[in-house]
Amino acid sequence: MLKVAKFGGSSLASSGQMAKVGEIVKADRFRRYIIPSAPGRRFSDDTKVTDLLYKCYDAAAAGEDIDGRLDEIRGRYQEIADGLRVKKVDLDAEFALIGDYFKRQAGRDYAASRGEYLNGKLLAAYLGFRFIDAAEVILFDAHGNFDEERTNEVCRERLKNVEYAVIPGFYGAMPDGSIKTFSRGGSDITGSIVSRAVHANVYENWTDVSGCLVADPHIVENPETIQTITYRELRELSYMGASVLHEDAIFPVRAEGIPINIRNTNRPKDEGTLIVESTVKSPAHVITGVAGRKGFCSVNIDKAMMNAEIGFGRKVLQVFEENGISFEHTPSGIDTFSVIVHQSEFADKEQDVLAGLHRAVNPDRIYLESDLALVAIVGRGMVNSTGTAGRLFNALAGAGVNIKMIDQGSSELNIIVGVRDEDFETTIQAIYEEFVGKEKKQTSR
Ligand SMILES: Nc1ncnc2c1ncn2[C@@H]1O[C@H](COP(=O)(O)OP(=O)(O)O)[C@@H](O)[C@H]1O
Ligand SMILES: N[C@@H](CC(=O)OP(=O)(O)O)C(=O)O
Repeated sequence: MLKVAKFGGSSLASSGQMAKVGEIVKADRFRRYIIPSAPGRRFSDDTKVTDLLYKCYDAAAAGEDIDGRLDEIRGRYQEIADGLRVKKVDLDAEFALIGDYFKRQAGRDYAASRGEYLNGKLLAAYLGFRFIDAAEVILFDAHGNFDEERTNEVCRERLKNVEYAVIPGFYGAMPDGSIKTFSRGGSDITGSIVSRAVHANVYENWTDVSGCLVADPHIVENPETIQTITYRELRELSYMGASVLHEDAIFPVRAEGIPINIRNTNRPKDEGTLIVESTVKSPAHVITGVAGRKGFCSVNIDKAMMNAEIGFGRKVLQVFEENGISFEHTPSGIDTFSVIVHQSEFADKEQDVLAGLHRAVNPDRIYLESDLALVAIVGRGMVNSTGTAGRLFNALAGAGVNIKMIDQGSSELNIIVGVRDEDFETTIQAIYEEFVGKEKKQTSR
């Protein structure tokens, strides 16, 4: 039995939190490879160390004095070292080196990576585990793309004879040795990559909630925990905004069928959520989860008889491609074709796109709708139940929400609705109440 355990920033934000992590790791000798994030928020309006590092680096690049900023960051690590009585890590030397590299403009990725690097050093010293720098075992190619094959080989070989190790999350190295990070929240990806390389039996992902919840706890009060969810369902939810796991963290473990177990560092006895390839366990409700994102807009193109015009869709999408804009959905009718895009990506290029569309397909009319939110209800149970869409529409009508768009995936794993940004929270609450809240009330009667 071999377990890889990733601890998020919330689990490592202070010495008190790190002590809890120590207890969890020591409680199970199979937890052999530990992937830490940088210290996260200790309270709701606190700043993550990763953000402090980015700001510090930007200040250095602007030629400002960074001593005060570096002291603030150092303070976060000093508290952890003092609180845990870790003496083996020379923070003076580490920060002298970091300050020097910042002044020499070693890159924003290098700057951000120091959050995980230093936390990894402290955690390794505290646990008595070997520290292995992620720059040795997580490899990117010369273009900055993750090099899956080499990483697998090198990481497996490096860990072959190391029984217990701490490997910092979030970053790796390019062939010239320069540091490269994944996108934000990317320590989840490191944990998944290491799990695959060492053929772990389970990838534990420890955070500050007791698993993947049916809905975002900032929107729905005390949402139910999902006990078992498939990779595909979770991928849909995390892509649509369920931020508990990075949307790309699924791929490495999925390639080997390794389950992910989301656990709560503050409630280690809770079983959390198990994420698996497939399961015979029926879901607790018709929907497994609901998630969404704001900030989309819709480009609506009207043209009489467009459905008879072969190549219409291709020509429209080519205009978006030529402007470097990716699309999310393309709902269509007989004489209308809409393209849903991220508003932030589209805003700067909107006039170029409109002109391009006129040239490409000569439409009768194009009109834009801004400030849309997309909400996905996801569930493997939907394929076997009738009336799900009807319940969804009734629930939203009852909550006074106007649906601007609907898209059902061909797998029947999800239904996506487009609503106004201002209706986003109400939409999620109404869906939760219809599919989970109401059912819970009925069974508790
Ligand atoms: N559906 C969801 N299930 C669980 N957590 C969610 C969901 N949607 C959003 N979250 C948020 O994700 C947070 C955990 O992710 P993150 O902040 O990245 O943690 P960590 O610091 O452990 O990496 C939770 O505190 C919760 O607020
Ligand atoms: N520290 C990085 C990477 C990460 O994964 O962090 P967390 O586990 O706290 O989401 C970030 O803030 O993006």
